[in-house]
Amino acid sequence: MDGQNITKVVLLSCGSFNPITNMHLRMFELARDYLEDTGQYRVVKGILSPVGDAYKKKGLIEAHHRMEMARLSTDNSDWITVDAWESLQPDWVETSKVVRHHYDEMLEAEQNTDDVDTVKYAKKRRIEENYEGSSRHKRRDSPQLMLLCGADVLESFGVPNLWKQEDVAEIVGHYGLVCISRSASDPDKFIHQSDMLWKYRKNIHVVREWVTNEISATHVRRSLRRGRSVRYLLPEGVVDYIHVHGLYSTESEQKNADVVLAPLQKYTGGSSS
Ligand SMILES: Nc1ncnc2c1ncn2[C@@H]1O[C@H](COP(=O)(O)OP(=O)(O)OP(=O)(O)O)[C@@H](O)[C@H]1O
Ligand SMILES: O=C(O)c1ccc[n+]([C@@H]2O[C@H](COP(=O)([O-])O)[C@@H](O)[C@H]2O)c1
Repeated sequence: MDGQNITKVVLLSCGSFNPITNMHLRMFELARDYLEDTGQYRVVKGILSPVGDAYKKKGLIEAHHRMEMARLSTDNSDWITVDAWESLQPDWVETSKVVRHHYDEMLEAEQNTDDVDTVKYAKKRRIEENYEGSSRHKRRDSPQLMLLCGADVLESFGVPNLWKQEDVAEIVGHYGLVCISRSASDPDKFIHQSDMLWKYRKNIHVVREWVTNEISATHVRRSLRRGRSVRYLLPEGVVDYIHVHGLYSTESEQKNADVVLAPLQKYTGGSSS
């Protein structure tokens, strides 16, 4: 295919990364292979964005430790980076806002040789754009930002009161989603059953992980609490970091046990359960 028709892509992965596992990194590789195999995309960057402490998920340890482990994991990568912005916010930030933040950063980086007014105009245009149509990413040479997630996150779009439907519409309608299959999930069926996801199905790339595995941060934390080895499930440096700092105990797993998850607080109006 003519190189000029290839769209550059930046992949953004948002999550707890509590702790980061080899699977979190593998997701980037799977997504890149899949997108580039289509002949339509060239993946130029991957961004890992650990959620802030205000997310209040049970067992979520301090953001600075999760950030450091993510950094250790990506030190040797020439395309995957870790971004601290989301982790440093005092309040929990909706994922649509995180995506917007990185989209704006990306535009600024792309246009850093242009004058400030051009950047302001680009931001204004994004806000004014109606993502219902095919108007997204108008500048032919500017990269497209896509959210990278596992099938559990895609399916969580359907959990009552968890995501605002307009946020989901913005993410899949305006930006795009790459979803990695996870055992016990059926992303294609889920998309088929959702009118909104079906509407934007061309922007949702479902990537099949044939080497099915059950690596999850929950399993890793459980093994650590029980003194079991987690070597080869996590990047090497992360295993050492966890041991040196004595992370993941029975006590840390009780953090936020009595607190409502931040996205649900908008419906309960408070942080107590
Ligand atoms: N084994 C896996 N297969 C596919 N996607 C995964 C896998 N593990 C994590 N992900 C995805 O990685 C992103 C970040 O996930 P997160 O930090 O919540 O990890 P997790 O293993 O799901 O954590 P936890 O077990 O604590 O819920 C999410 O989009 C999640 O769907
Ligand atoms: O934006 C939302 O409404 C929203 C609702 C629920 C979860 N999220 C995000 O989805 C990610 C889920 O991570 P986790 O570890 O709970 O699987 C995390 O980055 C959250 O901030 C986002």
